[in-house]
Amino acid sequence: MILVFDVGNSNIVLGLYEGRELLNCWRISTDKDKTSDEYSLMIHQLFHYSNVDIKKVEDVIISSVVPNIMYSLEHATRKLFNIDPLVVGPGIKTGINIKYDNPKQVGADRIVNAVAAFEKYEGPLIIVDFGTATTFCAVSKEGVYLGGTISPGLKISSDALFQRAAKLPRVELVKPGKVICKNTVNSMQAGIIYGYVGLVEYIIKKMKSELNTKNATVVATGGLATLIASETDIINVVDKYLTLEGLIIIYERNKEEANRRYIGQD
Ligand SMILES: Nc1ncnc2c1ncn2[C@@H]1O[C@H](COP(=O)(O)OP(=O)(O)O)[C@@H](O)[C@H]1O
Ligand SMILES: CC(C)(COP(=O)(O)O)[C@@H](O)C(=O)NCCC(=O)O
Ligand SMILES: [K+]
Repeated sequence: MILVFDVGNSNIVLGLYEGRELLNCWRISTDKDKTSDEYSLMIHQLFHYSNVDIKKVEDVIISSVVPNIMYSLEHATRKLFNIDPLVVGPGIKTGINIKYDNPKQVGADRIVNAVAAFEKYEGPLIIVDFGTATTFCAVSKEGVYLGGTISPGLKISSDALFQRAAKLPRVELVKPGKVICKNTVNSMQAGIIYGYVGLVEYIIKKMKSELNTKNATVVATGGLATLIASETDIINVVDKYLTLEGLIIIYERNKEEANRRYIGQD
């Protein structure tokens, strides 16, 4: 079994794969103050709770957009599995050509999503990831990563309203069903969610025009994808496990090197 980690700014998603089959998926919060022992304990408990033998993990691959968590997480995997994890970054074959001014600057999650989306769907593609930030990435018909946009995420946008305006409460991200709202909570929910639908539709429209096509497939992922996708037909597919799948694909493309990384071997 291969264990994959998608480290985002809010959550770490763990996926346990047998070949291309996702057997288990767990979500824990990203906490840069946790030590490697705390992460080890947590992962150990997740395995125990799902009745999975930790010894069955043959290898580990991690993609992260939170650099200062990596020390603890890498140490945790060494302690628990005796494995030096593969980390998506320089030296890893992704099979995707990255057209960014500085390719090292692109968030690993965006590359991993592009790898999975291009393997599963036909290009050109627009990938929208609703995480802490919302990223939009364009992939050409030939599978070249062309770049994209980064917007403040839904949750942090709504948190900013509550933190910065004295009379505005924290609200749950649910749709109020209309935009002429009669109370503060519904007014905020409408402004955030329906306003966000507008943001998504406009960026995708502009991206399609820059791509010179009306036919790009729009794939959405991330914790909050369904909330927005259910309100617009501009999103063609919601693919919940896109990032995890990208990780297992990248693992397969790098496993020869991976086979030599067991601790104690040279
Ligand atoms: N199923 C869900 N329902 C509601 N909120 C969610 C759900 N999953 C994640 N979230 C929230 O959405 C935001 C983005 O989550 P996530 O996609 O995990 O982000 P990241 O990849 O940046 O860690 C976070 O604030 C998270 O708490
Ligand atoms: C844009 C992001 C913050 C999104 O991260 P997430 O919302 O998944 O936590 C991340 O991909 C990142 O830090 N990217 C680096 C900058 C770039 O992609 O250009
Ligand atoms: K993410």
